[in-house]
Amino acid sequence: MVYKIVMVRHGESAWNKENRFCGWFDADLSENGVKEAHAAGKALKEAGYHFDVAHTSALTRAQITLQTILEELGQTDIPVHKTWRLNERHYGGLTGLNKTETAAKHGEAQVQIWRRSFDVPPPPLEESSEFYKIIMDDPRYAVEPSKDEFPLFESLKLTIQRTLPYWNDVIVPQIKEGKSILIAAHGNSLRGIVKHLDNMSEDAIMGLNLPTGIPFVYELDENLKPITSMQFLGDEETVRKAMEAVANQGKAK
Ligand SMILES: O=C(OP(=O)(O)O)[C@H](O)COP(=O)(O)O
Repeated sequence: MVYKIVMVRHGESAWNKENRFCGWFDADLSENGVKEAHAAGKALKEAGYHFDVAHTSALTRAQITLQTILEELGQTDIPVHKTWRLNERHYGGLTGLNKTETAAKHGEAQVQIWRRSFDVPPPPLEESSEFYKIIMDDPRYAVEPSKDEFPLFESLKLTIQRTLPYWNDVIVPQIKEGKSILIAAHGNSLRGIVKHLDNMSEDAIMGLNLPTGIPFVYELDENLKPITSMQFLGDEETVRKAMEAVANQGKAK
């Protein structure tokens, strides 16, 4: 038995475009991001994909990307599950800051640690931040996460700790039922799932930068070990350049 699962990072957001750390801030898709979402849907349609169920985060940029893809596929009627556990990593006190300006101020090496280290978290989101109330009092989190679980910052390690229970308890049983699944989420929540599936080392995951709006496919064996990993639905050169552009977002100029 070979299982297939498709994942996609949302299309470019307004804050991706402005090169700002976004995390749990609910940025919209940019105009280009909407185009990317349509292109992702078209690519999946051309490749003959049909989905039984979809999962996305609590954040608009991932939800709109998913909706747009499903519209292109003519599949807006499938069940869509939204969960904070697929949210982007919480960027804490870096939320809203421009990455280039932050690199100029703190150095590229520090920004690389904040962006890509496995277990060094960003500084916490302070109560004095203009984003504190916007995020903490957002009605989409009225039921969950609980007060104890609500993060003020997250490393990749902490992100994986709250994403994997959803993968294991909700998504894995659906995969095993033979359901065809699409996940629309975020750069770092998806890096967490990829690290888990490919059993990547902490060093190896540091080098992975996921492009916006390009779906990728995993084929898994009956033990959910990858037979093929991260097959992008896009030509190799385009994907390589898009990944490089994400990596370069942390440069000082
Ligand atoms: O919110 C973010 O990710 P997202 O655009 O995938 O939701 C981050 O700002 C991504 O930044 P990073 O690539 O520096 O980790």
